[in-house]
Amino acid sequence: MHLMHETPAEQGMDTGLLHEKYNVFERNPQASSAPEDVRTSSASKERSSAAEDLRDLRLLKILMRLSSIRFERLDALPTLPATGIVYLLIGIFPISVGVLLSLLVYHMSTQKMETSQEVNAAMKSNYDRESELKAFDDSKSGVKGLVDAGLLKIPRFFIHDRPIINDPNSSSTQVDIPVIDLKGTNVRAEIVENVRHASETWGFFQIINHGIPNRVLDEMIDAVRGFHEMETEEKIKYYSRDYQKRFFYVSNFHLFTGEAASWNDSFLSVMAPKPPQSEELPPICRDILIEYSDHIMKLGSTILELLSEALGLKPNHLESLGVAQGLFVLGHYYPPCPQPELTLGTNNHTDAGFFTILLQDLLGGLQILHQNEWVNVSPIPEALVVNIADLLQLITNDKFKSVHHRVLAQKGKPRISVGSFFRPFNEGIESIIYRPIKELVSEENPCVYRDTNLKEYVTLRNKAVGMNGRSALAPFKVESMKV
Ligand SMILES: O=C(O)CCC(=O)C(=O)O
Ligand SMILES: [Fe+2]
Repeated sequence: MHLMHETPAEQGMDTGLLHEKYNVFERNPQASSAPEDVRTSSASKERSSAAEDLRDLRLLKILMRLSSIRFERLDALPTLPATGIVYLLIGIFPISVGVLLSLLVYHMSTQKMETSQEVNAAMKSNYDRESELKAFDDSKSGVKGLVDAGLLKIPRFFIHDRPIINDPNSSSTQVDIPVIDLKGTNVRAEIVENVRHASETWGFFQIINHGIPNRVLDEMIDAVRGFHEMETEEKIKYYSRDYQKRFFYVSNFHLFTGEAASWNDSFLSVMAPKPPQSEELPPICRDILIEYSDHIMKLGSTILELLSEALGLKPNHLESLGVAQGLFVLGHYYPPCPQPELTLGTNNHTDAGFFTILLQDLLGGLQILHQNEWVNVSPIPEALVVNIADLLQLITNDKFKSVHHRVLAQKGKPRISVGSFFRPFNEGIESIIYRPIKELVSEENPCVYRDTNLKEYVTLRNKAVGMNGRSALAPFKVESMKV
């Protein structure tokens, strides 16, 4: 997603406004927690159910806090007194709370906020966004925690101020991004030509016959699902906003930046240049994460050779610039969303590094902005998606394009994807200077970008915010120095 994401800080997601009607207090029958078979003995069942109660209580408190803020906006409700009574009753008559809240929820759900004008008006109204964000972050349970608690209306900070066409089948164009067969009968020159065309015009392509065994792809997807669906008490140990860590899980790297949040949780694992010790990784995904990353590093080298040749350079040119020395992996989990038309799974962004290899399950939802239209990246079994990221656009002097993309939120099942991002995450980010490759600069193609290093790039990118259609590369343009 985006780290796109400079520091995961980069994953910059956005969000916005709340609706009256999200609520909660009815358990969502589809809500998933850890698989039943994880809990075997009756003792562990009791522990689990006590833990679940605690978790539910914590979530309930958070959700009530979110709701109580909402009550203040409801014209027809006795607002602050209602909230006060609710809190009073929590201490004394939990059952009454349930009844009272049910009545309030029923009343709220009869309130209609149909038009986008009303939605926009609600967005502008005052509400304590900071408190809502903090309550959500403190829960460490992510978006999945909200869904597990049975949330029926999404919190305001997830709501976007622009309408979102959310049906992946309704993308305005039926074109597909290029699919490149890395083996088959294709001669190398043909593959290189396809890579050149895709990188120059689409910034995205899918590859088949890439050599990573299906078993590895399937196990990787399962491990990401396994991590996000493990017992909350286990999972929250990894929740962190300390982006110096080599493995952590978080919801929305840019939660507090002021833009609308996105409907997903992610883990991040730094895999190169220094691979993690096995014990640094959670047992549920450790072995496959290491095996998968080994494959991805090798595939990355193959892709870099093709990209180098597609630029008319020697096959090892890009690799010799250190383009594949850093790798981190994001394991994304997009829980089903009760109001997918109001938010996004991943906000519109470009990726920050050199290039990304993405493994997605078969649910779909990834879209790229091509000639001003959102185009679906339709899942192809066993394929991987490759996209050019910002730094590769910079060093190719705009020959290859880093393209905006997003993921739709969806009802139904959780979506899983695994992004492998080629760029150093923390280590060595000050030492290497990036600038357009001199062989790609000429009188007809003057140098578009000034020199930068990764640290400066990440810092400026964070300020410029390469999301929502804006270019993260603008501050590095030679042009911008003249202004
Ligand atoms: O989940 C996806 O399909 C894409 C995520 C993405 O764009 C990213 O992590 O940068
Ligand atoms: Fe991305």
